[in-house]
Amino acid sequence: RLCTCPSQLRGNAYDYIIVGAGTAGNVIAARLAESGHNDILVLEAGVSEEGVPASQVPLMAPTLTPSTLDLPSICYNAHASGSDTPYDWNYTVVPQTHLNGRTFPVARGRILGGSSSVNYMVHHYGSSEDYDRLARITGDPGWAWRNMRRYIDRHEKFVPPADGHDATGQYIPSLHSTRGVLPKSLPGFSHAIDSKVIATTQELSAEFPFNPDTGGGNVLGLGWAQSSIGGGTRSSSATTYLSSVINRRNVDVLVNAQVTKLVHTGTICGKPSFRGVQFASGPRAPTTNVFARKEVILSAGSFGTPQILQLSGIGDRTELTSKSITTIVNNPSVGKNMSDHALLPNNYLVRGESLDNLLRDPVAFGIALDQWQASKTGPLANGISNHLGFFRLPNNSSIFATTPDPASGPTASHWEMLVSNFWINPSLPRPDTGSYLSLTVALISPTSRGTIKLASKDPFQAPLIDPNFLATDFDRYTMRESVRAIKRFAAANAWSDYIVEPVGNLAAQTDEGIDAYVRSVSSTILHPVGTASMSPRNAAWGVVDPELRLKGVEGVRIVDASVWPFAPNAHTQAPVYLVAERAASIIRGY
Ligand SMILES: Cc1cc2nc3c(=O)[nH]c(=O)nc-3n(C[C@H](O)[C@H](O)[C@H](O)COP(=O)(O)OP(=O)(O)OC[C@H]3O[C@@H](n4cnc5c(N)ncnc54)[C@H](O)[C@@H]3O)c2cc1C
Repeated sequence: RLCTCPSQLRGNAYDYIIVGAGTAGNVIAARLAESGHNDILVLEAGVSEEGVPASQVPLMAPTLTPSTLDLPSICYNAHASGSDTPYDWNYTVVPQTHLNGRTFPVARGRILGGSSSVNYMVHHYGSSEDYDRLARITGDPGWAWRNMRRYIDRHEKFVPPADGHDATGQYIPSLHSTRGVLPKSLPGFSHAIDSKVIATTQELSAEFPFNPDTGGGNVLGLGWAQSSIGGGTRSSSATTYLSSVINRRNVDVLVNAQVTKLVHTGTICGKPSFRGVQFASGPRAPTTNVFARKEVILSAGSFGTPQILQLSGIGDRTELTSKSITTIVNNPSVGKNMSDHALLPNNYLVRGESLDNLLRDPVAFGIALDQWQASKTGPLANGISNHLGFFRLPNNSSIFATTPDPASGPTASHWEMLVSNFWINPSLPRPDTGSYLSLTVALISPTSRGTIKLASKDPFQAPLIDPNFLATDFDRYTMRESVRAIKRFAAANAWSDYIVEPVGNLAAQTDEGIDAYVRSVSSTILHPVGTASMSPRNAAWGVVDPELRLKGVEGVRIVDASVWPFAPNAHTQAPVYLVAERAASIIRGY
């Protein structure tokens, strides 16, 4: 049942309490509920996604979070374009030392489905070597690709693209599943630039080879994007996993319930037990305690999970003491080791038709929205990029003389490029005129590490989020070389009649000029991980063991992006889904 007020709950004790109805939390809820034997409570700080059209219409996604990707005013009702939104936590990063001290929004969904309800729907699993590396790091072969592949079968349901085009050659069906829970598809709207992208992979095949499926474990090269879109509509963990169980009698889902801390319920086998959860609907609202007969599962995401741990007295003693919080478990790893894919937007002025005019013009946008409503087709039924690719620095790059290769393996990547037929630049609003091509870069194997710390002991005060972007020579080098690489891509003959000129300081040529450009426009592609990292059972570092049990504590597991100890070669939702599927299997014992 969907509950909107604590008095609607069936009681104050459940078998499992899941904190956060997000990407991972809803997988756990659905898998634990489907046996029918477990009594489940899901607590979500945000609102229901029902009646939020922008969470369904793929190209309206930017309106759900603070974003400079302005859409016409008809897309906004509850908030103004570019400002805080009711579906987001509206966090900002602390001033970034290596990005000219800039600060910028770092979106996180605050809605049923969590970030899967507000994200841009790219759905790729990463490199097989990410999973093998996870197995090596944790000492648990169960995280290796050969084992994790089976969860793709349970998770995804590959469906035809929204426009029904023949997708032969655009993916490798044998790497995918049509039997899982979450509908996903190839792009459902073709752009005039699609043929130029493919032509570039032929013309510059040594540097930008065509990859027939970057979403099946083998990432290198450029291919067609896969998205969590089915029938032209977003597939979130709420519309798939959660909706399959929300009407069951053994499931309560409470919205507007922000967990303020875990409740220390005693000692079991010499360890502090935290089988209780405290929540409230707001800073001045009364708190309620609920208790788990079996386990509490924290799925509040890479920011929410470490914040809740720290508020509960689980974290770095020195930091907790400075916030007047009594330490119950001293674990300095909580909130550390954060890594994120830095984003570098690169825009070109082009001649010809892009989506920019549609995104500026309320009349044209209204017609597209009518089309989406009538048939779930058209430009709004599609994600932000029809093509993306993952690339390595050359093996003889000078940086490898001083920095060991941080990629997950020799077939994993250092950076990613997304090709979009319109202006994408979180640091600069779209110009009022002109058509644009965006070649957006993401730093895939960063070596910088950041932190999540409490600003105060007030659970309603945002944590201090410091991704510490581009703090290392390797990260700065890779960004610089990615700029040179995308310029080679854009210089292909395939674009000669199309691209007019690079926008702004993308034109820079020297190391110093490119570095200054990178510092001035880079931000985040919103893939933070690692703040409650998985580590071997007896390791002195890390927050959860390979079965995702909170170290030093009884009765709590963590299942969300925070447990990934490093950023995978993917936009992070699909890797989070796979971790959650395996976590559910571990908890259920099969
Ligand atoms: C705007 C945006 C675009 C993105 N684009 C993509 C993309 O295209 N492809 C991709 O793969 N990834 C993308 N990502 C990243 C991806 O969506 C996330 O990595 C992934 O969804 C994280 O899953 P999670 O389960 O860890 O957290 P979430 O899905 O964020 O879930 C956490 C949930 O916990 C709730 N919560 C937090 N704190 C509390 C509390 N104290 N009490 C109760 N509830 C709480 C939150 O409200 C949320 O519902 C994007 C993210 C954003 C924000």
